[in-house]
Amino acid sequence: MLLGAGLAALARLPRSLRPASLAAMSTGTFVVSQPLNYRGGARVDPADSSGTEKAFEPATGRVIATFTCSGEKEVNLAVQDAKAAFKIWSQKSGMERCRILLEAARIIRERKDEIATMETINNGKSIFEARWDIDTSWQCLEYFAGLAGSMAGEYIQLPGGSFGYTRREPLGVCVGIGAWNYPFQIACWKSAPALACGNAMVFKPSPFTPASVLLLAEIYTEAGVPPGLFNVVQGGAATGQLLCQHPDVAKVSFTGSVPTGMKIMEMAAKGIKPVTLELGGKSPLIIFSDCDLENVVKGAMMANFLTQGEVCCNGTRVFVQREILDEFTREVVKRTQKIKIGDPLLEDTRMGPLINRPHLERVLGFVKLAKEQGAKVLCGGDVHVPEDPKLKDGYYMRPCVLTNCRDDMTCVKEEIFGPVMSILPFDTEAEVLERANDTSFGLAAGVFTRDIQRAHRVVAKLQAGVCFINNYNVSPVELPFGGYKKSGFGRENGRVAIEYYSQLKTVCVEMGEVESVF
Ligand SMILES: NC(=O)c1ccc[n+]([C@@H]2O[C@H](COP(=O)([O-])OP(=O)(O)OC[C@H]3O[C@@H](n4cnc5c(N)ncnc54)[C@H](O)[C@@H]3O)[C@@H](O)[C@H]2O)c1
Ligand SMILES: O=CCc1c[nH]cn1
Repeated sequence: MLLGAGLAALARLPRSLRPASLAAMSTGTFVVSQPLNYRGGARVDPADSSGTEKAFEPATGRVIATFTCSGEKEVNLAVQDAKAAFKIWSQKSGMERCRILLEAARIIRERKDEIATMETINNGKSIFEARWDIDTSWQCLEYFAGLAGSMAGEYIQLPGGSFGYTRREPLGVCVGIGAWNYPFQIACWKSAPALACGNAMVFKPSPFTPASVLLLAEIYTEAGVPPGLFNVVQGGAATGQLLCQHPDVAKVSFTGSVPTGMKIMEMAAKGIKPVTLELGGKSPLIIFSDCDLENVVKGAMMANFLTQGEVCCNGTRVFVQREILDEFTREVVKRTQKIKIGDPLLEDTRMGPLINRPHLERVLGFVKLAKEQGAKVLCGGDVHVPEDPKLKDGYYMRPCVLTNCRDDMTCVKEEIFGPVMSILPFDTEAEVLERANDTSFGLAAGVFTRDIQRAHRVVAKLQAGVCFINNYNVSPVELPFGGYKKSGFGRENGRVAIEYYSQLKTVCVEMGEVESVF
């Protein structure tokens, strides 16, 4: 539900009694008035503080929440509550957990519009896209609910009638630390497999986007998880460190940048804790001249401009075979110039503001440097000021297409995390493969061609955890997601995610006498 100042009391009503106007929030009106920590099945003010943060509405530049970052005492309370809930939850059968997760998925589906609205207000992505995010969120819960009921070990026959079997057991209290680009979805992608396996979770969202995960916490409670099973603490690096270093935390699942990922891994190493690292990327999109041009232009736009380009797996290095370079470039620029930028809550907006002013300036700085290094800006790359006066302090820029790019330019080497596409011509398959793989990242890659043998040959050689053939940036929850190289390790989604939230116990059963050498 949306929790505006005057709406907080209404929001506490049972859903059946809430007026329809609760969901009718508009840009420039929303403020968060309730506590943003969640512990023991309820919103709470943190027990201590490690500073305060402000969260903004990127569309208007307004502050929508000022909140306290959790200190050691609060983190400890959240972990202790999670430990207590773990004792109850881990004893439930897979089918019992399945039913509760399915109920949570149903509530998310039912409240999709209000969750998406909250996401749009705090993140800036268009409402159109936010609804997609919420769809992949409830689908993730449904998927792992299904797996919860079918988790099983193996039976292994041994000599003399003895046997062994394996049990897949939960880890305990897992920590989830999220990035700001998909706040609700990241919380679901982490908590659904964790809870399905019988774990508890303490989740820390990015301080830029603290709000929507509270809705998930409330939904889990409404669906019937034990109080304390899913807790939320707010804060930045200091709070995140307390979580990673906590002796009662069994695992850390992190989504964010490579530098922070390194720190997380260092902290986890000290406690011998497993980590999942979903980190950044600079992914190649390879377009062969035999492609379907209409599809390829749509694919390149999807690979670069969703969520204002703030997507980890974006295919921002667009390698185009020279024969179709001019035609592709002309068409992609034409369509990029038509992207409707503005109030992200309007139904026809396709690009909203970037997350905050420093990030906008950083992205614009990449464009400036690209020009200095010899790239040509074919469109965008500058600030956009919407006509609506209430949006004048928002963080908008026009999506940018760069040409005349070389592999050694900063815009081609570094993750920009904004709406900036770099076009790079190539001639041969061998050449493009070498250039595509010449990066320390390895999150995603794409190839467009009508030649089916070439498509599979090329993806087999791409050093990336997620490869797309003739599409880009589709993320069905049935498919594993995660990176190679510095883009991280571990996988979210797909059946394999279960292995990252559980541990395997081997039980060896002797049916005869003990054979002793003594
Ligand atoms: N691979 C993926 O699935 C995926 C998905 C989304 C975003 N990302 C990546 O995330 C980055 C953008 O997100 P960001 O700017 O929020 O990243 P970030 O690394 O700055 O922050 C991510 C999270 O880590 C926390 N954090 C920061 N320092 C910490 C520390 N020392 N200890 C513990 N926690 C700490 C932050 O508060 C935040 O919650 C990009 O690089 C993007 O590619 C990756
Ligand atoms: O930003 C990268 C892709 C993604 C979406 N949700 C989680 N990861």
